[in-house]
Amino acid sequence: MAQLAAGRSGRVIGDYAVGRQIGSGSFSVVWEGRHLVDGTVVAIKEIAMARLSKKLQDSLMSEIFILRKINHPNIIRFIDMIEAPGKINLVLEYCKGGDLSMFIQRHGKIPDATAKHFMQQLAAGLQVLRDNNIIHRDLKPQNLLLSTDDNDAALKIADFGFARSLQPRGLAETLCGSPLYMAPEIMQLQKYDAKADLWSVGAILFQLVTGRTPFTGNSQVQLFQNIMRSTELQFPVDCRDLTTDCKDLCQKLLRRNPVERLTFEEFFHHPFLSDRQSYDVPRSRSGSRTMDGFHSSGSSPSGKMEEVSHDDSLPFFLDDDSSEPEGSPSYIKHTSPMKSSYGFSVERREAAASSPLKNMELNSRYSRVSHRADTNNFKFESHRLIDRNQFKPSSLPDSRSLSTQGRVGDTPDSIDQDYVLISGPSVDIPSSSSGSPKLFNYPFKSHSPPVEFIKRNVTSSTAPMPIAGATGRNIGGRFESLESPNSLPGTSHGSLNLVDAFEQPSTHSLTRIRSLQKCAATIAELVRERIDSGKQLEAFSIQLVILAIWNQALHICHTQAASGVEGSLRQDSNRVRRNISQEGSEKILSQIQREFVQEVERAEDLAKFVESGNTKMPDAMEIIFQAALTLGIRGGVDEVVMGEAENAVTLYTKAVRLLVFLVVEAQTLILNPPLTLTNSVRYRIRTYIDNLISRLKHLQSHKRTSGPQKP
Ligand SMILES: Nc1ncnc2c1ncn2[C@@H]1O[C@H](COP(=O)(O)OP(=O)(O)OP(=O)(O)O)[C@@H](O)[C@H]1O
Repeated sequence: MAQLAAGRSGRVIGDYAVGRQIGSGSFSVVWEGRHLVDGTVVAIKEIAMARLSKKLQDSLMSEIFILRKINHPNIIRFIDMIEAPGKINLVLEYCKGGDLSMFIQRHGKIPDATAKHFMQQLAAGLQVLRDNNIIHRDLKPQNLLLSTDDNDAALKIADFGFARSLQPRGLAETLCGSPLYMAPEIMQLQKYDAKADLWSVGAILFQLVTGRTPFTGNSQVQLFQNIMRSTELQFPVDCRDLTTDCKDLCQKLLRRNPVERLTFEEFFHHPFLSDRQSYDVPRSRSGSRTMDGFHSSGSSPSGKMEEVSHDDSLPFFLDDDSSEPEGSPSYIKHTSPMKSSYGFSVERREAAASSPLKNMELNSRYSRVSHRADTNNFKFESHRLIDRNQFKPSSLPDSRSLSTQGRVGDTPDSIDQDYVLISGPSVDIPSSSSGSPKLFNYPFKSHSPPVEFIKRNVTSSTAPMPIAGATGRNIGGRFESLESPNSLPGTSHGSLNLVDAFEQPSTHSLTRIRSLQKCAATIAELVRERIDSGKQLEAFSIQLVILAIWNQALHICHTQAASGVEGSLRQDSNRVRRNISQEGSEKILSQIQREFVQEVERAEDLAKFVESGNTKMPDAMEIIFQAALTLGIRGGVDEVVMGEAENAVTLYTKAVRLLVFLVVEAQTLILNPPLTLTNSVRYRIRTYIDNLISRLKHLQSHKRTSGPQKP
């Protein structure tokens, strides 16, 4: 606290001294703050407006609007909004227990009584939302904050970025939310109503008491299929001791058909939430559920509301770019409650990644450029087990054990340290216009500063800085600069504009779809190579990634078609009509559907090579990463040793595309388990990308200067 009083960073926002970073979301960094006069500790959610599209700004305004008008112990309390140039700071009640996903991670599956306690509070919060005609639409453990880290914690619903006001009897029609907690009617792009939130509640309760999400799948399609195919909600065998009421509530909340699902009233009055069942409430807690002055009673949650103002509706329409489906998968955080500022999950098992990638040694023929990549302590999660029984719930304990391997007892401080990624010190990447290539210009030469060095910079940083890459420039910008039509020989290099300035996928649907198509095409080459060399299992594993990519593309198409709002495919088409002639959204959709079906068929062919039972699957992400490194090396050889500039460009380009796929797209795909990258891993990949782009630029400028001069 002493640190906080002084304001660790020395920064002051409004009347608050800014302390340590608590967390971050896709578009925000959350800081601990302390009131300069009365010492009240708060959370300050700092949002850089420049990073928000118009729609996201609207969503933010909706969040502020909703929070402002509600004052309830189970809804995060809004204290103030402080504007600064280019930024908005939301001052919120501080929840020192973190979020519910952290709690689950720390405590594992929790006893019925504790789950009941949380559910009662969730019910109370939902009652308030209901009274205000608000659907949250993104209920998930990460959005449920806790006042303390114990079983008596007060739970507060937070993050109303996706929430929207319901018109009376209105139906929300847009896709949003986190797939693992997403109601099937939303996945199906059907009209949905507030009951969609109740599905999410069911999924959260199920996870609380079993440690697993109720349904899972290797992709969103599979997840959906698993939900649709299941005849009865299966509880894991080790959860036999769950009370009948608890199981009953899960079953009735997780009914596929929203009509059959419990109503809110039935939920609020379900026996599981009733305090009358003293048998499953531990003595120590019974009768002492006063949280912040609020006595939680499940039977009539709304009765405990302190104050709710009754503005009828939002002053604006929320459209749903904020619910960007492409972003949603990255919100899945089996393994970590923490996320980077850029929408990537930060998997806190960096140190556990004890299996370094193989040193990248060129064979003897190319010993001149032999090089060891700076990939120590870096390995994607290896050897995923593919469970052919798609209906089996995902196992949270597995994820937990991974996350605890190397960093048991991460304190908030240590999380903080690894969590922020700032522009590292300038990395010595040769300028593209510098003289002829030298061996030290080799793309995979490591220029990354040690992670420890980055951390030190983080702690001394006065403000979070965007991930701007090792060079302080962004990937997108550099791709853009390579975009000129006659940029590079022998490649479709003009299409390298894969990411936007913040390492997120493009927000333009069509651009995004094109980028996904290119990723799929490049990865498909790897599949073919694997098949040719008899590595069918590897091919199958990679093929599943391709399916996830196409699924994502379909998802974007469907979402855009469903929302029919600003940013639609048509509009995007208009924007890029010069480049993509007359392509209507229907045509794109049917093209993607065709591709998807073809890829499914390929996957089915390859699936024959998977033996029945649990087969140890090669890790597709690792394979892709390794392939990218190899391509980079081969490109280096071609450029430096063989003098084959055009080949080098082709190889570098593919390598870049694969790396960009990993750092930008892969984490947005619905994979099981989802891919998460630590900041340091991302940093390293970005450094590789920087280096490759530097080489590409060099070759580009070299070609321009040496090529035939146009009159
Ligand atoms: N009031 C708060 N008190 C304590 N911790 C908080 C508070 N608000 C947010 N956090 C922490 O910061 C994290 C990021 O919160 P934020 O609302 O910015 O993003 P998010 O909703 O989790 O992410 P996204 O916007 O990408 O869905 C939360 O998961 C939580 O752990």
